[in-house]
Amino acid sequence: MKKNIVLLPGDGIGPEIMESAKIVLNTIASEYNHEFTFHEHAIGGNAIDRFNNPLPEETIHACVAADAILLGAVGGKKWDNNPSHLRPEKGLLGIRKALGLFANLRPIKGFKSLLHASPLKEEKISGSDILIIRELTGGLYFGTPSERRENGDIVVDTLYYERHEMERIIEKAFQSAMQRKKLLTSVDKANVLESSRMWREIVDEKASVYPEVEVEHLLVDAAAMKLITEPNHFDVIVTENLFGDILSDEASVLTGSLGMLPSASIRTDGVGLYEPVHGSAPDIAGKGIANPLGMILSTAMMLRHSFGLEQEAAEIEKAVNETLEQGYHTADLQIKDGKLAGTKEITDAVIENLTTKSISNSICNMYV
Ligand SMILES: NC(=O)C1=CN([C@@H]2O[C@H](COP(=O)(O)OP(=O)(O)OC[C@H]3O[C@@H](n4cnc5c(N)ncnc54)[C@H](O)[C@@H]3O)[C@@H](O)[C@H]2O)C=CC1
Ligand SMILES: CC(C)CC(=O)C(=O)O
Ligand SMILES: [Mg+2]
Repeated sequence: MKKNIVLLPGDGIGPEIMESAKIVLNTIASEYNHEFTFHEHAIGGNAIDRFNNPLPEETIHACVAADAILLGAVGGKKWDNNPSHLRPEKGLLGIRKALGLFANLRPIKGFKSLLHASPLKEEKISGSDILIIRELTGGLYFGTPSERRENGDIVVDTLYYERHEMERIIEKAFQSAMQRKKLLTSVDKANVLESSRMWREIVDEKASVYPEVEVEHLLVDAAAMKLITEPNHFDVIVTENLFGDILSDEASVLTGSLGMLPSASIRTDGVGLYEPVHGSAPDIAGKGIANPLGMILSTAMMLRHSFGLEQEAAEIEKAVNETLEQGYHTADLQIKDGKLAGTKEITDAVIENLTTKSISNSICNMYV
């Protein structure tokens, strides 16, 4: 299979973990006889430095023409306080919007060998398997106006949604629930927000179309608590942009580290963008210690969702599982025993497991 993949490494640890993704994909290409061509483009802070634009036209054109896109992460202190049109997030938010990537799928599924890496009790998180579906191109992050007024003493952000934007993400969530355990938790703040009241209405309307799906509504504050106290309760969670952003970072605690989480930013059809859930981690950038597994697992999501390469995706997930079972872990996992590894060492271990075709032939039952 021939595929043109655009790489947007971004800032901070972005380029470090993108290197790991590239090595993994090259290995898959040679093992399975695929031809993956990579084209690297600028986005975020480095794009501001080079082109005075966090999202150059050239990057948008390349993404539109790509078969799939991989993104590392953007941002850092140097750029975070720039005027809003230059903020690197505009680059990331901009590309999501430009490509119409309204659905962000964030699977929260821990590996067995990392159960003890979570600060939560093992018996509580064991077996938890959650798919957070976050609306990605609307809400507070995109609403206008978003500005300071009265000499900077008044601030305005706007939470704006159109019905069709809610309908399409909620529809996607019902479809996902149908393929899973058929429990859909809709998270909102309907006791306060008008937007949440419309959200709830739409969820209830759609529920009649999917009678097999059990639907529950949770207010976001209670949902945040229940994610930690009763993670096994959940199957699919659907929520708007801001809530989904926050809840998914919180849920990463179940897996041992934010560095473990992959995601897919997709639309109903057309190009998808695959990105770890975390940011550019400026505090560890350049040290060679970043956890590349969220990025590597994002490549597996890309192979599965954009190219239909289920077996190749499963091989990557299995190789990650074996690497962890062999005791390799990066510093963020805060594990005392085992083999403390940097980005390169743990990537090498994944590659070794990919190419030796499994020491144990058992299918990774946590991530396949
Ligand atoms: N998708 C993106 O590009 C995102 C970008 N950002 C941007 O990233 C910058 C830093 O934001 P933060 O709030 O610090 O969030 P962050 O997610 O970059 O980091 C939070 C904490 O998690 C750690 N961490 C994150 N990913 C890791 C990995 N792969 N391996 C090991 N440790 C990891 C970091 O070292 C830090 O201690 C900001 O400029 C922010 O705007 C934040 C979130 C998402
Ligand atoms: C610019 C932010 C919305 C990025 C972020 O935190 C995310 O997408 O998870
Ligand atoms: Mg986030």
